[in-house]
Order: sequence, then C-alpha cells, then structure tokens
Amino acid sequence: MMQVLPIHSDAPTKESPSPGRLIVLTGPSGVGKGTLMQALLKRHPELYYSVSVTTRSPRPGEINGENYYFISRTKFEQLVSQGEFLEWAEFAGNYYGTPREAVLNQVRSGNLVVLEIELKGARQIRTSFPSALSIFILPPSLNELESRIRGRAQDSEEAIARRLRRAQEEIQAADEFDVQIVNDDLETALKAIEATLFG
Ligand SMILES: Nc1nc2c(ncn2[C@@H]2O[C@H](COP(=O)(O)OP(=O)(O)O)[C@@H](O)[C@H]2O)c(=O)[nH]1
Ligand SMILES: Nc1ncnc2c1ncn2[C@@H]1O[C@H](COP(=O)(O)OP(=O)(O)O)[C@@H](O)[C@H]1O
Repeated sequence: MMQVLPIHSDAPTKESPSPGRLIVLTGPSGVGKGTLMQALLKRHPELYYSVSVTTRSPRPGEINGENYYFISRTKFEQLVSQGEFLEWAEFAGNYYGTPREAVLNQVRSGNLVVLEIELKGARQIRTSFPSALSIFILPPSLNELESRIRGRAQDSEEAIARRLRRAQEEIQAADEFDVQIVNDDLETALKAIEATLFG
C-alpha cells in the first residue's frame, strides 16, 4: 500500500515505497544538461520533467511554465516558508526550487520523474530520497565547458565567471553520485543515460 507523504512540511521528506522513481540529473552549468534533457524527453515522452521555479530573469526565447516558472524573490521566499519546495538552492545569485506537490504526485502515480538541478539541491534529494537515481554529467574538459557557456552567449561576463568558478567545485563532487557520464559526443552521452534509466 502506498504511504501518503507530508506535502507541507519543512522536515526532510520520508521516503515511501512507490512504483515511480525520482531521477536526478546534475552537473555544472553549461555541461549540456538541458540539451540532454530535451533529447531524452523527445525520445521518451513518458518521462515527467519537473519544471522548476526560479528568480532568474528569462533568457530570450524562454517561456514561463515551460522552461521555468519565473517569479520574484519575495514570492520565492514565501513559497519556501510554506514548504512548497522538495528542495531549493541559491545558484549564481538566484534562487531555484523544485515544486514539491507536482513531483510527489507524479512519483506516486508511478512515473519516472526527472529533476535537472544543481549540486546542493541534488544532495538534498539524495538525503530525502535515498532510492533516487542520481546522474552526474561531466564535461570533457574545463576548456570545453567554458566554450559551451560562451557559445550559448546568453550570460554576462560576470555570470559566466561565476558559473565557471562554481563548476570547478561541482565537478569535485561527481563521485558522490550513482553514475557519472561524460557529455563529449551528445549521442554517446544520451545512450549512456538511456542505459542507466532503462537498462
Ligand atoms: N537546486 C535546484 N537547482 C536547479 C533547479 N532548476 C534548475 N537548477 C539548476 O540551476 C543551475 C542554473 O540554471 P540556469 O540559470 O537555467 O542556467 P544553465 O543551467 O546554465 O542554463 C543549473 O545547474 C540548473 O540545473 C531547481 O529546481 N533546484
Ligand atoms: N555534447 C555536446 N557537444 C557540444 N556542445 C554541446 C553538447 N551538449 C551541449 N552542448 C552545447 O553546450 C551549451 C550548453 O548546453 P546546455 O544544455 O544549455 O547546458 P546546461 O543545461 O548544463 O547549462 C549549449 O550551447 C549546447 O548546445
């Protein structure tokens, strides 16, 4: 029988036996998590991608409710105090969080739910959901990571520098996660993720 999880609680969520599963995709900014996620969703429409909430400004082309829910810092802090996030973190000057209820409902319904989140959030999920499958995406090199972030041409110099500093810290934590996959050739990395998820 499925156990009902506390929805509005700041206490770490107790894991319940459930037919669904949480998948955490993490790794430094610019490594290609978003690109891999999109390709994965195209090939496996049955996966549920959790749209995060953020205080970052939308980039050109980003759509509210599709890429992120874009909200103010005040509203974000209010949602934190209401226990609405499964995890949340500050990254490069902005807040990011995973909506609790939508994700838990999907897991309870038996779906594979993918969270694409940064290191601190990924650690929180590992603690709350020890059976979550966690995947760390590595760049082929730091130089390649920098050129991917620059190639995206959507962040200021300052934002790029912050992301690169943070990337070096994040990469050191790669071994904490269940699986490490290098995103050199995109297709190869995708196949490795598929093998991990669907075995
Ligand atoms: N903890 C946490 N991190 C998130 C969430 N949503 C996105 N992130 C991470 O926040 C970081 C910055 O995201 P973003 O500003 O979109 O930049 P980008 O990933 O470099 O394109 C990335 O590492 C995302 O994976 C979330 O809900 N929680
Ligand atoms: N395997 C790859 N080879 C070359 N470029 C890639 C690869 N994967 C992603 N990219 C490019 O790198 C940049 C950053 O990718 P993105 O998915 O936005 O990263 P993240 O979501 O991890 O920040 C994008 O311009 C993307 O097209």
